[in-house]
Amino acid sequence: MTLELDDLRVRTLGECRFDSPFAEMLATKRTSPHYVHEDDRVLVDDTVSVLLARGVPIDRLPSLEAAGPRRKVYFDPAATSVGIVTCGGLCPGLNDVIRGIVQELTEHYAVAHIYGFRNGYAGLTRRHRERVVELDLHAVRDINNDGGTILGSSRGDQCPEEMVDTLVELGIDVLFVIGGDGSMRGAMKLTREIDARGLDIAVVGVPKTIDNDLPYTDQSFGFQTAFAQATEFIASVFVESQAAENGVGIVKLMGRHSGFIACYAALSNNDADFVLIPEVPFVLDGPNGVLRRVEDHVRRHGQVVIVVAEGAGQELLEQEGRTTDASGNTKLGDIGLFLKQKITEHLTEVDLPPTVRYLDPSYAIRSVAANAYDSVYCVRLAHAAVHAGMAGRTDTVVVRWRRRFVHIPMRLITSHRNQVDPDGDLWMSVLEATGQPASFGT
Ligand SMILES: Nc1ncnc2c1ncn2[C@@H]1O[C@H](COP(=O)(O)OP(=O)(O)O)[C@@H](O)[C@H]1O
Ligand SMILES: O=P(O)(O)OC[C@H]1O[C@](O)(COP(=O)(O)O)[C@@H](O)[C@@H]1O
Ligand SMILES: [Mg+2]
Repeated sequence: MTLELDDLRVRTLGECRFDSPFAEMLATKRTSPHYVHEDDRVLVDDTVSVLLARGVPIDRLPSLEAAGPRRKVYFDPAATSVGIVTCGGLCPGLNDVIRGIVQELTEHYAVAHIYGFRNGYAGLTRRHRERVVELDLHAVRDINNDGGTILGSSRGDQCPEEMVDTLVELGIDVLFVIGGDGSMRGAMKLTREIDARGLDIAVVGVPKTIDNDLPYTDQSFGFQTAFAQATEFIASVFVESQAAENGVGIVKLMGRHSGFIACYAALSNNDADFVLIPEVPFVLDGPNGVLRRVEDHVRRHGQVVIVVAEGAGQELLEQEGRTTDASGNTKLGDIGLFLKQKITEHLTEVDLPPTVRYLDPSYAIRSVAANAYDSVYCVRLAHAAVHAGMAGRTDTVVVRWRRRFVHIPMRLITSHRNQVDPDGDLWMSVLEATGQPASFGT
C-alpha cells in the first residue's frame, strides 16, 4: 500500500480551546533528538533510497502527527467523562495500560469520571450496563503486578448502536479501546455511529497483540514479555532433548498469521535448530523436506529442537471442517501435534527411534504480568492515548513508530498484517542462528 501524506492525517473533533495542565511545561519546548514538538511530524520512512524515490518536497513526505501533551485541549477536563474497554485475547501489560490511563486522567487532567466496561464490547451492551465500574487511583493501585485485565475481555460481535446508547447514557466524552485488529474494526463502527448521530465523542485506540502482527508499530506491548516466557519452554525441551537418545524437542508457540514470537524466542537463547513460521511455507517429504533435514540433524548431533508457530504449515493439514471463533477468526489445525507424529514416524522408520518432548505453552506465555520493559512501554502508550483523547483526536490509534510515539488513523492499523518478511533481516538472523535452509523442498 502506497501511503500519501493525506492518508496519515488523524481526525480531530475540533479546535482545542481549553488550557492543558501541561501548558506551562510545554511553553518552551522545541523539537530535539528526544522530543517532537506538537507542530512537528515524524517521518514514516527511514532510508535514503525510499525518501528519494518519493520525489516530493520534505514537507510532503509521508509523516505522522507526534503524540504527547498539547498546550490546549479539546475537552474541558473537569467536565469530561471517560470510558475504558479491553477486548480480544489477553496480552501482558493490559493492566499497565489501564492503570496508566487512570493515573494520568486523575492526577493531571482531574477528569470528572472514569468508567471501566467489563468483558470487552459486551460490557457496553444494554444487558451489561449495570456492570460498569468506576475507576480511581485506588482501583488501579497494584494491578500492574497481575496478568490479564481487571476489566475482563471477550470476543464476539456487538451492536454499535446499542454500544453508543451506553456511551450517551453515561455521558462519555472519550472512549479508550485497548485491543487488536478486531477491536479497532469494532471501534471504527462506533465512530461511524457516533458521527451519524452528530455526537462529540472521541474514540482512541491502544493497539494490543501478542503476535506483534499489527502494522505501523515498532513492536506491540507485551510481546517482549511473551517471547521471554516462550524462551523458557524452548530451554526446557533443549535440556530434555540433550539427555535422551535421538532427543527431539518441539515447542508450539502462538502466532496465527505471524511468526514473530517463534523467531524472537528462538533467537533469544539460540537452542532451536529449526523455526517454522506461517510466512515461510515448507514441505515435509523429499530430500530437502523438513523430515530429512531433521533426520540429518539428529544423525549429526544426536538431538534436535524445533520451534513452530501455530499458524505454520496450515496448508499441510486437513482444511475441511474449519470453524471460526466468536470474532470470526479461523480456528487452526494443530501443526505441533502433526509434526510430532510425522517426525516420530519418520525417525522410527530410518532407525533413529526418537524420544520426543513436546510442549505447547499456549496461554502460559500471554497470561503473565508485563516485564519491566513492557510496563514502561505500556505506561507511555497510556499517557499518549490520554493526551490524544483530551485533545479531541478520534478514530486514532497511538503507536510507537521508529521509537517515537505518534498518532495514526485507526483504519491503517487494520489495513494489513505485520508479518515476518522472508526477505528481511529478522528472518536472516533466524537462518544464521539456526543454520536451517532458507527453504524446504524445491
Ligand atoms: N469487523 C468487526 N466489526 C466489529 N467488531 C469486530 C470486528 N471484528 C472484531 N470485532 C470485535 O472486536 C472484539 C475483539 O476482536 P477479536 O478479533 O476477538 O480480538 P482482537 O481485537 O485482539 O483482534 C470482539 O468483541 C469482536 O467481536
Ligand atoms: O484462544 P483465544 O483467546 O482465541 O486466543 C488465541 C489466539 O490469539 C492470539 O494470541 C492472537 O491474538 P492477538 O494478536 O489479538 O493478541 C493467537 O496467537 C492465538 O492463537
Ligand atoms: Mg485479532
